[in-house]
Amino acid sequence: MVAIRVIHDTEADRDVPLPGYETPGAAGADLRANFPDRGGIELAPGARALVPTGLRIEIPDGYEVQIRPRSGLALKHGITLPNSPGTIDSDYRGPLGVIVMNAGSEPFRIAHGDRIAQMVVAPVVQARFELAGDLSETARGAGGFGSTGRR
Ligand SMILES: O=c1ccn([C@H]2C[C@H](O)[C@@H](COP(=O)(O)OP(=O)(O)OP(=O)(O)O)O2)c(=O)[nH]1
Repeated sequence: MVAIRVIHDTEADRDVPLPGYETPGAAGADLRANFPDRGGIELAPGARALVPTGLRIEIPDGYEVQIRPRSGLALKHGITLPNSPGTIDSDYRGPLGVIVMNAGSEPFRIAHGDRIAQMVVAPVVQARFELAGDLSETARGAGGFGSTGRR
């Protein structure tokens, strides 16, 4: 368990619950829409929008937050996140937004306070990228992008 410090945006509705886990074993904490005007939006089929959460967070060093779609919204309404998983860097202090897209065939309304996505906290490993003369040989070699299905 890690602690993530959270503050509200100036115009955010503080009555909207903070992200929370719905069950003891949940990996994702549900994130809610928090529109400054307490209204909502209607997302036309194929449209995208940045939905505010009203939150800014401080992720501990060595961790990231991934913003992922909710499967129920995806299955029932085609609501997805085009940048899924959205990456929240540990040094980001700006407003947390969720980029939603309506991949369904009907308009979809997102109301103030709706649970629109989920956030997963994950450890991060940073690499040092070293320019090398060559790479080690393997059985796969350069095969990829479905190469094993063609054998
Ligand atoms: O779904 C998202 C994705 C990103 N962010 C915020 C947090 C993240 O730390 C920052 C930058 O995201 P990312 O690195 O994906 O964006 P970029 O397009 O590479 O922009 P930048 O040049 O600002 O890094 O934007 C969100 O609030 N929601």
